[in-house]
Amino acid sequence: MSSSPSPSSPLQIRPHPTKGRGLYATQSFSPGQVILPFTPLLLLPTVSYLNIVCSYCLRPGNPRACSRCHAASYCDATCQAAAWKAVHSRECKVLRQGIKDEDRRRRLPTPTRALIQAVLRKEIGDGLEGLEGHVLEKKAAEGDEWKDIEIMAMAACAFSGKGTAEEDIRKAAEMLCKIQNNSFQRFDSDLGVIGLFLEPTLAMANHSCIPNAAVQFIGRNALLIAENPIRAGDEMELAYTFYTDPLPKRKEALAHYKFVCQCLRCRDNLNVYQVAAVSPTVNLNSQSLVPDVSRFRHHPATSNYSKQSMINQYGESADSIVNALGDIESPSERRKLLKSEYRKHKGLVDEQLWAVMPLPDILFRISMLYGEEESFALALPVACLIATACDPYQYTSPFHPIRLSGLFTMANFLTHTAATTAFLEKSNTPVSRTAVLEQKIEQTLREIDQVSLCQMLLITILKGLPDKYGAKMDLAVKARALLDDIEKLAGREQEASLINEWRRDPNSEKSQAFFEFAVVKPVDALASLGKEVLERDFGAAAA
Ligand SMILES: C[S@@+](CC[C@H](N)C(=O)[O-])C[C@H]1O[C@@H](n2cnc3c(N)ncnc32)[C@H](O)[C@@H]1O
Repeated sequence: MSSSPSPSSPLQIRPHPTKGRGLYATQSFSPGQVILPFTPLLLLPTVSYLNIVCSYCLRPGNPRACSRCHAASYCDATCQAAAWKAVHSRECKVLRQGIKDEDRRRRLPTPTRALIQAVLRKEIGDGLEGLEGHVLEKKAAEGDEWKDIEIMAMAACAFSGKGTAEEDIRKAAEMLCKIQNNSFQRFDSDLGVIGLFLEPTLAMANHSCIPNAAVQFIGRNALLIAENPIRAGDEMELAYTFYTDPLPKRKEALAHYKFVCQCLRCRDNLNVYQVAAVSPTVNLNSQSLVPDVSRFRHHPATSNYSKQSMINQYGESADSIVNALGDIESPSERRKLLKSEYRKHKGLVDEQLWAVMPLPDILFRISMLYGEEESFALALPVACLIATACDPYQYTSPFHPIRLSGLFTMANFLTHTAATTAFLEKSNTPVSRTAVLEQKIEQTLREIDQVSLCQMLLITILKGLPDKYGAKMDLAVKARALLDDIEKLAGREQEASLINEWRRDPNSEKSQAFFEFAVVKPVDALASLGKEVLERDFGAAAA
């Protein structure tokens, strides 16, 4: 393969007894450590994000469209020049010649667009050569899979002007199979899946629903990051799909890769609590929002038969609401749908099985909805519930990006609630005019040093991001900006000194007691109010 890792690389490609080839570590890595950065062979935005992200670096913003084809947008002249040199000079020309209507050009499906780039640029075609595409299986499959591939191949051949003979279409169809089988979804923490990323060495990593590594993106590049402790000789396994989804959904998502996953989660249909209980990263939680690691090891759902069958029962019917919600603009319509979904999963709520999908998704959407409606005193308790009862069981490493992003959501809501509580204290507004639950939340918030809590959450995020590359991540930039604002606040000398001591030596007895007092206890109190908020506004009692 053209881009095989060098002999000094921490990675090696070797045959795997049952999965083709695999990617192996040549040295050890601890959770959260960056294994290697990768630059893409192929990177392009998904069609729905063409006007929102830069077509070269994929950073979200206000990119300007290419004045010739209007089917690519760039954040600045540097990105535009780099893209022009890489592929866009040829792509721009063939798109203008092949599709006269600008709007149709912009709506070209992402795989067709990827294929056009692969046909136009020899380096991309060569890089795809050694990859697995399961061409024969796809040809032989029932249904329209192969027909769709051929149609996209024909379109790409026609638009790229490279010939539409049978042989050209066959080659293009093979390339498309390889693109489909080896691409990553380029994920953005705020927007979701914004593009397609392919790199041939990274594409050698096989799948597991209990992965030991994950891919994160910074601009054009991908970082391979250890999720569990990795030893030299271990196979690197990534999750091709959302690994906490129920088994039937995972099977469906993996079907097009033409294999049946045999990981422990799949083989024994383990639930999220059973996987968390045996995770090698559980102990790292001793200094997290959920420091009692025995709660992971002995969660009732690891042994209680009725809880397990309840989880399986929901798993069989679990549909994702995420897609449906994305299309609904009106907050009141979204609230209606969330209420009905929450009630549908009431069995899980009653058994406190908060980490079972799709409950974490529903809770996340609810907290975002409160945030959008500026009901921060309701959004915050729900975010605290997610950070203590959903995320840690789904993602046991405290450095997992979803855990860190959950902490940022809490910190962000705290900046609003802290300002409101300060205003109420100053103006002495009587709390009696608000509803009983709101009063309780206000009371709890007044008892908490919200600014210190926010500051400590932000410090935890920055400490949890990978060394060297972490500072450039969007989350780091956002967390640092908030932290700088807090550190400028006057009159917090005493708090600042305690926080600095905790920052310097988090393991000392004093620091641990301070963390428990300033972070763990208040977040727990808010999380239990989160359950009351949900019950009142979305549960059976809600109108
Ligand atoms: C992105 S490639 C990974 C590299 C691949 N093993 C190769 O040799 O080219 C994806 C393909 O690898 C194989 N694969 C990945 N994970 C697997 C697993 N857990 N069990 C069996 N096959 C797997 C499947 O053939 C799948 O379509």
